[in-house]
Amino acid sequence: MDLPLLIGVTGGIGSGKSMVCRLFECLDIPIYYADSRAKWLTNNDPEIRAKVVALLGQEAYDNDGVYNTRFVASCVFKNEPLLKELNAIIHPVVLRDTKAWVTRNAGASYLVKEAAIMAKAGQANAVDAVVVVEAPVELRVQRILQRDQRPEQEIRAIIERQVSDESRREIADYIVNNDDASELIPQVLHLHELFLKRKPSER
Ligand SMILES: CC(C)(COP(=O)(O)OP(=O)(O)OC[C@H]1O[C@@H](n2cnc3c(N)ncnc32)[C@H](O)[C@@H]1O)[C@@H](O)C(=O)NCCC(=O)NCCS
Ligand SMILES: Nc1ncnc2c1ncn2[C@@H]1O[C@H](COP(=O)(O)OP(=O)(O)OP(=O)(O)O)[C@@H](O)[C@H]1O
Repeated sequence: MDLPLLIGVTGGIGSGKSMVCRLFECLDIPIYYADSRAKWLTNNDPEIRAKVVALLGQEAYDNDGVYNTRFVASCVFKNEPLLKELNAIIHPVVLRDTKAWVTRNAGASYLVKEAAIMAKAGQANAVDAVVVVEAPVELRVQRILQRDQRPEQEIRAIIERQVSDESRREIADYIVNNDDASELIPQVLHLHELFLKRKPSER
């Protein structure tokens, strides 16, 4: 059976990838929000829980057993090797979960996966095409300061640890410009038209 096309949407912190995905959602496209799903899995998958505790200690979960994202963020966003190890625990589970989600949504005209980290289209069981959302760093910092309780220093540390805009552009099949001067909705509508015309996935 042909599976629907799977489009990846990625971008740095505060670039507006969730905003872009909300627009696809308005067009009735199902979205897999990998970062929040990863957190749900980290709370609910016993194998991940055991490995995360082994990597980061008991503090990775609070007294009620809930994933302590504040603590984990403070550990991994200033320590790249540790972030890589955390990713290596969580990613295979997220990939399996994505596949199951794609199968459950096999009737959709196409599907979108939003994730902070993404492989090039066609690689590592990845997506069929990658949309990179871009915005200038200072605008991203201002947007996150308005959205989150996160200290500015931590936002900048996250930006430092994430892949650079240049490397993201290398994996981009499409770029959405989300700076103050560009309109987002026409860009998403244009992509929607293109994706509706593409053939189903050959994964
Ligand atoms: C580190 C954690 C606890 C931080 O949670 P918190 O709620 O404080 O922040 P949030 O999830 O909103 O992330 C903050 C920013 O960092 C980005 N980000 C999240 N995980 C990663 C990562 N592994 N690598 C690079 N950037 C990341 C997010 O997209 C966002 O831009 C959490 O993000 C996590 O568990 N990440 C690892 C899971 C993962 O690999 N997610 C990526 C997609 S599968
Ligand atoms: N074009 C825009 N105009 C005004 N505000 C915007 C625009 N795009 C995004 N924002 C706001 O900026 C903030 C960051 O956007 P969004 O949450 O979509 O980014 P993100 O890339 O998903 O971030 P994260 O990586 O942290 O999940 C949000 O509060 C959002 O409402």
